[in-house]
Parts: sequence; structure tokens; C-alpha cells
Amino acid sequence: MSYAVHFKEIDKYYGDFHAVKNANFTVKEGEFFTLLGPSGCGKTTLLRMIAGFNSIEGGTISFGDKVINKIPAHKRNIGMVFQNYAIFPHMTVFNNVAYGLKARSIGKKEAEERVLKALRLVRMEEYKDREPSKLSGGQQQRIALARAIVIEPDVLLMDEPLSNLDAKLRLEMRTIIKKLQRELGITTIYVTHDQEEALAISDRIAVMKLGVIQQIDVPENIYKSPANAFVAGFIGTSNFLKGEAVKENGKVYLHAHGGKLSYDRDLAYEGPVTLSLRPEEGVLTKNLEEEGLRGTITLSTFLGDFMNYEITLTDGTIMEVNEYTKDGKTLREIGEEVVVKADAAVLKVYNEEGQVM
Ligand SMILES: Nc1ncnc2c1ncn2[C@@H]1O[C@H](COP(=O)(O)OP(=O)(O)OP(=O)(O)O)[C@@H](O)[C@H]1O
Repeated sequence: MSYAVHFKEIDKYYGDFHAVKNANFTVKEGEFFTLLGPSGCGKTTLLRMIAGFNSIEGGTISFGDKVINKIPAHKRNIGMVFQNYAIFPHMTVFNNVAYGLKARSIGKKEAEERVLKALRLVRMEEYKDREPSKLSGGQQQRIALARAIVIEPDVLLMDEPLSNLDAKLRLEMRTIIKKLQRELGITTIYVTHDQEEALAISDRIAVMKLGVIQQIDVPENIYKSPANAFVAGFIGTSNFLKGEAVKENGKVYLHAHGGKLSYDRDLAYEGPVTLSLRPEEGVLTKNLEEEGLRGTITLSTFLGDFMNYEITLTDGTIMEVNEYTKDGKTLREIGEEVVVKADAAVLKVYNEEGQVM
């Protein structure tokens, strides 16, 4: 059975420190949901509250319509995978996975079938008699995953499960976890500080900062329509430019760093703003008469499919713009003068509090 998980007015204090502030959201049944944010933002605290390792003093957490606040950790039917695998070194792979079933008085035959099935799902059946010390980090983490799913949990919780693996294995395990989760349809709550991993693996993401959820949405919207400057800065790369919103002949312009960009949406406000533009959203032209931000290319970096150019604007501000190298496009020279233009549709404007306008 898989459940939706509801968080209602959740607060967590450690003494005077307010670690999670009024979290209100629902993880849908069968969803892969990620809590993402920098170190110390409260994501592990929230996960531990679901697991029962942290008390819930303010608000309620429910699985479906069952409030779990007072249910002890071992009765919550939760599967957990941690960063450090937490598997028993003296037990075989089989016994490690079977361990979670022992406390559940499941017959020997059924237990064996379930362990083998879980090992098959993580593609580790042939290693069942090995000791974990003779397995690689990725294989050990697959055992931890098998142990978490063998109990057929109502909710699967994962806390930075890929952090100890090298870059290549991380990508491989990410795909295994994603496929397995889709196949089993278990409601999964995943914690990471790695934005790329979160974008790749999740159905939806909650971005957190200082105990407060900043935005909850599907990866594409989090990336393309960040709710505020913090989310824009934390997810991917963005150029942040200080500017001023000005109306001229009924049109809105954003004046910044000696140039101006038109902003063809309604903006009731005139005054200081922050603009954000991702490197891939900027457009370069050699035509110095065009409207935009004028600068000089001061560094170019080859990144496979595209070039990343560092551009020093006339007032010394540095920004980055990417250009695809396909279609025989001319590469640009260091020292070349350019104008950075931006399609008004992709330009984000934030007020002084960092909220999107
Ligand atoms: N047992 C505790 N007692 C006091 N403060 C705590 C305790 N556990 C966590 N904190 C504090 O609460 C805040 C949130 O911690 P939490 O572990 O939830 O953050 P996180 O987002 O998971 O960070 P990380 O990625 O570093 O684990 C941090 O400032 C942390 O120092």
C-alpha cells in the first residue's frame, strides 16, 4: 500500500532554534518527491520527523488519513536508505535484506521469496551469499535499497543516498533508483543538496532555505520559473544584475550596467530591481547598435556542445552567456566587443526582497 503524505503546519524547534517553519504541503501517492536545499536548511530534520526519529511538536503528518505523530518509528512501515548504507558487515547480502522481515513474523518461505525478489529488482541476486565488505560502494547501496523495499513500505525515505559514490556511479544509481521507484510506485521522499540530482530524479521538488519552503513544483518549472532570487541562484547558474525598471512611452525597460533591456510584460512598479538571466538565455550580437548590455569577451570555455563566454560589461560587471557550437557557428574571440540581448520572455525580475515580480 502506498499513501499520500500530508504535512500540516509543521514546526520543529531545537531549543530556541526554529529548524522547520510552518511546512504545509502534500506528497502525492506514488510520487517521487525531493526536499532540496543547502546544508542546514532543515531537510533532514523534516525527513526524520516522517521516520519517527524526531518528535513532531507542532502540526501533523499523515499517511493517507492516518495521523502518524504518535506512532512509534518501528510501527510506521517506512523503508529508509541513508548516505552511509548502514548495512551489517558480518551478515551475507541475503541476511542483510532478510533482516527487516524478521521483526515482522513472516514465514521462512515467503521471506525467502521476497528477499530474492528485492535482490532481483536491484540486480544483485547473484551476490546473495557475499559479505558486504566484498562489494563496491554502489553495490552496497543497492543492498541498502533492497533492504528498504523488501518490507513493502508505505513510504520510502532516502537521505542523500548517493553522496558517498563517485560521479559515474552516482548517475548509474540515480537511474536505478528512479526506475525502481516508478516500477514499485512507492511514495518516496528524497533528501539532497544536489540540485542537478534533484532535477533529474524527482516528480516534484520542494526547495528549502533556513527552514522555510520556498517553492514546490515540477523540475522544469523550478528551473524555468523560480519563485524568487534564492531559487534562481540555487538551481543551475544565473547571472544576477542590479538594475532599474523604467517606463518610456508606455513600455517597460530595465536599465542595468550602462545598457537597457526591454521587458514587454506589465510592471506597475518603477525603481530598483534585480534581473536574472541564465547563461543559455542570453543572446550575443556583434552589432553594437542593438539594444542590450554592452561588453567585451574576456574568457571562453569549451564545454562540448556549447561555448561558455565570460563577458565583462562596460562598468566592469562580469556575466556569462552560452552559445551552441553546432551549425558551424563562428567561435568568438577574446577581446571581441558584443551586446548581450535577452528575450523578454525569459528575463526574470525580482524586487528588493528577492521575490519575483
Ligand atoms: N539535534 C539537533 N540539535 C540542535 N540543532 C540541530 C539538531 N539537528 C539539526 N540541528 C540544526 O537544525 C538545522 C537544520 O538541520 P538539518 O540536519 O535538518 O539540515 P539539512 O538541511 O539536512 O542539512 P545537511 O544537508 O547539512 O544535513 C541546522 O542548523 C542544524 O544545525
